[in-house]
Amino acid sequence: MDPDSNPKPGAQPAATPGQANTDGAAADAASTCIEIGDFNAWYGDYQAIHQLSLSVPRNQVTAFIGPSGCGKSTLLKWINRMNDIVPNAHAKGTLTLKEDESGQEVDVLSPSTDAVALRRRIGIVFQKPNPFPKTIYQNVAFGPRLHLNASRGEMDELVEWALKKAALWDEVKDRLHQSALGLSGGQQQRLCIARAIAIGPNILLMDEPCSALDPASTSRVEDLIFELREQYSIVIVTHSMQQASRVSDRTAFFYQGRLIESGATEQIFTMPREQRTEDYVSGKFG
Ligand SMILES: Nc1ncnc2c1ncn2[C@@H]1O[C@H](COP(=O)(O)OP(=O)(O)OP(=O)(O)O)[C@@H](O)[C@H]1O
Repeated sequence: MDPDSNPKPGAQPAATPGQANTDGAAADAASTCIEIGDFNAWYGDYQAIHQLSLSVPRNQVTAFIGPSGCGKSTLLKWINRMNDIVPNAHAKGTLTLKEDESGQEVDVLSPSTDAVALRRRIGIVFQKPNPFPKTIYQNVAFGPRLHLNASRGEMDELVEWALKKAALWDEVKDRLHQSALGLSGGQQQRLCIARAIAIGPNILLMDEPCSALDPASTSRVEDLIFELREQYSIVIVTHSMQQASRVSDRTAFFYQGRLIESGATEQIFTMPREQRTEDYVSGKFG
């Protein structure tokens, strides 16, 4: 299967790499993939996120930046309802998945929303590569086997497609049935990306995906993120200002559970509106 083809239903037209949105305007409704409004989140009595509103644009990379403990991962986890399994975690406000241009919306926080179905649309990649202790092939085929009734040949094609998409195929095509744990850290992280995209999400959430990787592997994953945004809307949490400026189109700066400002990445890094943003991106605190 051609790695540039997209087997997902509701695929979006490709954005041209390099055409970052630098106009500083908020994403308009048609190009928004997730709309967050007056969002508040708690762990027990502790409020981790306060009154946060943000439009996450479609087919772009949005970076969440801010000092440790400011709520970046909490928001990411609410976007695909991972906090469902955290005792005492609760949230209020609106979190709407815009789904596709046909306008079908999903109320992420609604108890009637099926979290498993939601996670098919919103993949997540974590800080530490976490392949299953299975073969490379089985890692990628795991999700599709649960959700799709694919023949052996179709599954082979899907596994090849996802590994090509994650820029890993050439390195693993001769060892597909060997353990994924034998891969390097950078290869394991690309395998986790292949595993996430194999179930056909529209959105990819990445929580510090390069923090456990060496510079060469980081560079490969960053290149991959840049390419993947042609077909996916990507949110990346990162502590690296350089990484945010290299890979993202838009940046949102969080501080003490609040969104301080968001905008085109170039604007946030060169002409932030808020003093706290300027202090953070220039390294005065963090
Ligand atoms: N499971 C949990 N139970 C209780 N408090 C939590 C839990 N997870 C996070 N918190 C608290 O919520 C706040 C926000 O945490 P969160 O992990 O979202 O921050 P972050 O910005 O992602 O931090 P980092 O950059 O260090 O990963 C922190 O004060 C944290 O201690």
